[in-house]
Amino acid sequence: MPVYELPPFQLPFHHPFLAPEEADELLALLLERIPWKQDRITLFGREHLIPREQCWIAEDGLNYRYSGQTLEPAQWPDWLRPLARQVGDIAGEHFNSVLANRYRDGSDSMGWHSDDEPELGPSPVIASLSLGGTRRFRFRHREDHGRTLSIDLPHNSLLVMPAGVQSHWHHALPKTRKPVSPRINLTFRRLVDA
Ligand SMILES: O=C(O)CCC(=O)C(=O)O
Ligand SMILES: [Fe+2]
Repeated sequence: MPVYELPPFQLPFHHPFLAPEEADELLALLLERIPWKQDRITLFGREHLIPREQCWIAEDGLNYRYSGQTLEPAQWPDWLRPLARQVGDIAGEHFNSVLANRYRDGSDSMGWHSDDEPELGPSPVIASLSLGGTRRFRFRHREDHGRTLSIDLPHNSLLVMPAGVQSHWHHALPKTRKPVSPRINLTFRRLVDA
C-alpha cells in the first residue's frame, strides 16, 4: 500500500479502495440521497455562501461546530454504516461522524484549514474518501509555508491522515480552471465528548 510522506507523518493511500462497481454505486447513492446544501459561513462579521455543497452526518446526540459554521447534523443512514466500519477498520478509529462535501465543478473549493475543532479531541485521525472527478489536494506546513505536498485524489481513493497531522499541517482543495467532473468527498471523523 503506498504512503505519502508528510514529515514526520506517513499517510496511507488506498486506490482503488472499493470494488469499481461499489464505488460507482456509492457515488450515485450519495448524489441522490444526501440532503446537499450550500451553507453560509461568517467571516470577519460578513456572511458568505461556501463554495461547495455539504452535509454533516452524525450519530444522534452529537454536536459539531465547523469553521465558524454551526452545522445541523443529518441522520446517519443505515446504508452508510458498513462503509464507515470498513473505513474505520483501515484507519484504526471508531468513526461516528462524516462531513460530506460536493464540488460541483472546478470553481467549488475548500480553503486552508486543519480539522482541529475541539470536538475532535487533541489528535484526531481523519479518513478521506474521494469519489468522482480527480482534484488536487494540498498540504502546507502551519509554520513553514514553503513546505508543501500536493496529492491528486482520484475516484475511489482513500487517504488517511493519522493522529498529529492536523496540528502541524493545513490542507486545502483549491479551485481549478481545468474541466473536472463533479466530486464528492467524505471525511470520516470521531467526535469525542467535549
Ligand atoms: O474535499 C476534500 O478532499 C477535503 C475535505 C476537507 O478537508 C474537509 O472536509 O475538512
Ligand atoms: Fe479538512
